[in-house]
Amino acid sequence: TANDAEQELTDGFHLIIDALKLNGLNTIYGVPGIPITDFGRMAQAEGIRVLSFRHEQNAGYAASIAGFLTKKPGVCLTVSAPGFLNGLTALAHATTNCFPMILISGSSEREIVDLQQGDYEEMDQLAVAKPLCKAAFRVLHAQDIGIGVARAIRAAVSGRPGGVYLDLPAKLFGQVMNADAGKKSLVKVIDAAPAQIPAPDSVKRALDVLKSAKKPLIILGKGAAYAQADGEIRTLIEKSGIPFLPMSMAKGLLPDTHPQCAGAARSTVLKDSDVVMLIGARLNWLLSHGKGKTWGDAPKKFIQIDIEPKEMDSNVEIVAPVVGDIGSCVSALVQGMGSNWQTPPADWIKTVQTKRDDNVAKMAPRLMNNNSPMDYHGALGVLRTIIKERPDAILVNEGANTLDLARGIIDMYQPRKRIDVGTWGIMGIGMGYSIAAAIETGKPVLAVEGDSAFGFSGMEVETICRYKLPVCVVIFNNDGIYRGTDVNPSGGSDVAPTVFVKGARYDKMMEAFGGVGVNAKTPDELKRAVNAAMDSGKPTLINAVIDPAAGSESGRIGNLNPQSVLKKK
Ligand SMILES: Cc1ncc(Cc2csc(CCOP(=O)(O)OP(=O)(O)O)c2C)c(N)n1
Ligand SMILES: [Mg+2]
Repeated sequence: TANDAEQELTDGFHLIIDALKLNGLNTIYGVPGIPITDFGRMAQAEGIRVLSFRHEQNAGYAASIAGFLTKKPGVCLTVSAPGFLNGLTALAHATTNCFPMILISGSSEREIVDLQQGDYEEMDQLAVAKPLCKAAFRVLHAQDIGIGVARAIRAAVSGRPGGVYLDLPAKLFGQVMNADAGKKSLVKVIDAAPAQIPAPDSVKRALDVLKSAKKPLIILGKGAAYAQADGEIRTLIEKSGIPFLPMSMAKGLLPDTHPQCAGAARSTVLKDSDVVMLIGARLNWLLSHGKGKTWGDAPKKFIQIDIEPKEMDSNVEIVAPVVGDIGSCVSALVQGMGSNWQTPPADWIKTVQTKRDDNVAKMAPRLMNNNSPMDYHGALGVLRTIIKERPDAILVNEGANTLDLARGIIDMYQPRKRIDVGTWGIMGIGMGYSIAAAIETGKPVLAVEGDSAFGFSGMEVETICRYKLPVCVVIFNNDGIYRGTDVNPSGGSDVAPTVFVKGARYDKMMEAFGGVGVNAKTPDELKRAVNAAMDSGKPTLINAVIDPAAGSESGRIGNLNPQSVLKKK
């Protein structure tokens, strides 16, 4: 009866769960503990997938890449203070990479925090989070939960996506209110990431500049991959006939084997192009800030497509800024190109294709190396073939040599299949990304990990086994960071700071939790083990033995290391 409905109650626990479900957020990545353990149990009981990790940082990385892959904010749930701080690295990473993510942390009551009275895991989390994320909100009253969750979702996905912190003090969960009023307080977010249409004259200006080019280049950034405007982007590239250079996580938007792909001719196209159109790519350190020897000394004009107006002129002058969401901008450009677009001069196309084919040919024999212990090229040659045969698989990649060489050697064929260290070049994303990629897409995951990189999140192999995920981890074990051969110059008993236990057997870790462990000493053993893993879908860890002398310091970015000009003592 109406009277019963009047009396029926709901509470904070249920309102948060209802708000998440109402907005299609059905997965939570987290670590249980006071004050959110029961919340996790209740969310699972209500049909939300609640994945428990061994460290909040990995749960946070999982949530961040879930956002990139789905365009819905990934949700990470942690306890107060230390758990929150562990998740905060991932929230800052999401914000830096423009991935939509919400970090939900339990927290202490305001009255205790503000008087600094020493609560259990006390910290002013909202204040700590604010400078490191896109937006941060705290909810004190149950009737505000609907609005709080709605604001967090909209802030995470609208405009330039990013990380949002949602602070939930412990007492909020137990607060009760009338069920009917509670239901009415919930908000289903309408059009959370509205299309942002570019100004027609900005499109015209961009096309005029592009038309004037003799040596145009299009650079696709991970923003272009995130946009899920794959068809429009393919049309723009193929209709324009312009060579394209995909940044790491944009690989596969068009296949790396596409005739217009200039990935293998990167240095030539950056140096010799005269007009560069950036699509969802920022001119940051990954593109040498658009200046210096990488870009040659011929004058260049930059066109930039980005949803963030403040990105323009960040590093060099942008002569044709196009501000809007990438799908809308690319569609407007294609429309504006009309039906008689002039493709670039044949000699430019030929220059790029010749350079590319030469570089691919030069690399080919090294990929056949059958050495044992393996070198990077021999091992990566095997994985290159496997990804070509299994284009559906998602490739997770981190390390230094393991990352830089894999990026250039393993071709990608589909969008959003390569997920890696991103803008910060952060180590530790491996297992969190692998778990989220498997959960969000249901596809098999191949994680290609440096042995150091793996160490940052290695304990999550238990999580992978616990949820029986189709993840095959290949560790390039060269006994250390960059190499395994450094020695302690002092002659002391400590090993050098960059070397690990010689001949470590990481495969035994996976066996410890019921997964499949393989020690692979040759490319052939590696090939058999990876194919078996991809066929079986069983959690597998392959310890690929790599020559400890094979790597170089910091992979391809050794030049960023400060050097001492003083003579070594
Ligand atoms: C959170 C964080 N801490 C440290 C570092 C610095 C670093 C960059 S690359 C790397 C590991 C390289 O060794 P690995 O064995 O993975 O690869 P390989 O070259 O094939 O031997 C470290 C520690 C970064 N980037 N992020
Ligand atoms: Mg290593």
